[in-house]
This record gives sequence, C-alpha cells and structure tokens, in this order.
Amino acid sequence: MRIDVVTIFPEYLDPLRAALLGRAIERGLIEIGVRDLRDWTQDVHRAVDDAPYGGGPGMVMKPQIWGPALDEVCGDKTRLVVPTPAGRPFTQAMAHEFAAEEHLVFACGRYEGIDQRVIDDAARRMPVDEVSIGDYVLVGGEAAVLVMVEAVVRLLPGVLGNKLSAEQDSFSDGLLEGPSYTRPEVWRELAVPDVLRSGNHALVDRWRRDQALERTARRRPELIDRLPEGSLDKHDLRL
Ligand SMILES: N#Cc1c(-c2ccc3ccn(Cc4ccncc4)c3c2)n[nH]c1N
Repeated sequence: MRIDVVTIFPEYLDPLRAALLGRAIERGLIEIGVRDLRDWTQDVHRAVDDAPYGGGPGMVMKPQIWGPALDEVCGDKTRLVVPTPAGRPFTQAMAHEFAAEEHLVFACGRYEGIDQRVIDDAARRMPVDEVSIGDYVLVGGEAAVLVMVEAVVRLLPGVLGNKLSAEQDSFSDGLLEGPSYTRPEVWRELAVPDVLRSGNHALVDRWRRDQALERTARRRPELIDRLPEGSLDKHDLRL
C-alpha cells in the first residue's frame, strides 16, 4: 500500500515515520509520502487560502492550489480521504476498507476547510470519502490523518507482531474489549481475576466474552443494538 498526505504542515506528519509505522516503512510493507501543498502555489506569498464567498469567519483553501496538487499526487488507483468535522464517522469497519486499498491520499485542510469544488471535482475521477474522527472540532486535518493512518496500517499483514492482536481488537467482533492484566498477581492489594490464572482456556474465553459484553452494555449500549443478527448466544443473553 502507498499512502500520500498533502498538507501545509508536513512536519506535523513526522510521527508517521516513528515506531510501528516507521518499521513497516523500513520493511517495505507500506510507502508513505508527505507533500507540502505550498509547492503548488505560484505567488510570492505562497497563498493557499482566501476569504469565503457569502462572508463569515475564517478563510477557505483555494481550489486553484488543491486541484493541481491532487491531479499530481492521485492516480488511477487512488482513494481520496478528506478529514472534516462534517464527515462520516471513521470506524474500524472503514479502517478495514481503507486497508484493502492500493493507494490512499489524505487531503489535510486547515482554516475553515477546502473549497467544496475540490472534493466534487475529485469525485468525478476517484472514490472520495469525507471522514470525521469524532464529534469535536480540531484546527486542521493532520491529527485526524495520524489517527486514521495508524488505524489502517496496523491492519496490514505483517505490521503487528502478533496476528491475533488485530483480530481481537475492540470492535473486531462489534464489542469493546474487556480488561487486560499482567504480572504481578497482586498489585497494591488488587489481584488478577482468578479465572485468568486457571489455565482453563474455555473458561478464560467465556470470562473475556462476558467482560466485553458487560463493558459494552455499560459504556456503549448502542453497539449492542448494532450487533449482527445471531451474534449473541444463549449464554450472552443471560447477562
Ligand atoms: N476529521 C476530522 C475533524 C476535524 C477537522 C478536519 C479537517 C479540518 C480542516 C480545517 N479544520 C478546522 C475546522 C473546519 C471547519 N469547522 C471548524 C474547524 C478541520 C477540522 N475537526 N474535528 C474532527 N473530528
């Protein structure tokens, strides 16, 4: 997979080259390019924004700059992802969809966002997703791209050390994951649940399922309602 990010703050994306993602790049599992939108400006001030039509606060990013940038960075296999507070919620299911793509381009807006015609024009040539990472307002798209790239790249084969880690994620079965424990057995008078030290894998699996269901019902009850038909067995339903 190749990922390109277009931004006016390329240094904001430096964390993409650290830790797990950095190792995935070194191992050739992914290629990541970060491009400075100002490289496509033609004026001495390298302006990327202008006042909004219809008035109102803030500035809007210019289509004459974004258009040529995306023309150059995007190809015939590109899926364009545009972070925006007005986007569809980014979910684990969407992360899996993105992980199956050959080429992702992330367009990072700033100010009040990117002129809508840039997105509409791109949508004439490629799949475009306007996506939000949550119901709160950021200053630009870069932080959202860091979140989405991490969520997507960790799903790629070979990136995570232990294959099961991705498969047993929160949300992989529609539920939040339950609590995790490691040594020591007792810490500050708090003990690890006995079942986890029983060596009985069936009991451990059952306990973990119960914990996931109870935590989901308590913290995200709407996820229970969204489970596919037949997801809950008779043992689950007794909870
Ligand atoms: N994904 C995502 C986001 C953003 C986001 C993303 C891109 C841009 C570009 C510019 N802004 C600033 C802005 C624009 C319009 N209205 C208010 C603020 C952005 C915010 N905010 N909150 C999220 N969950």
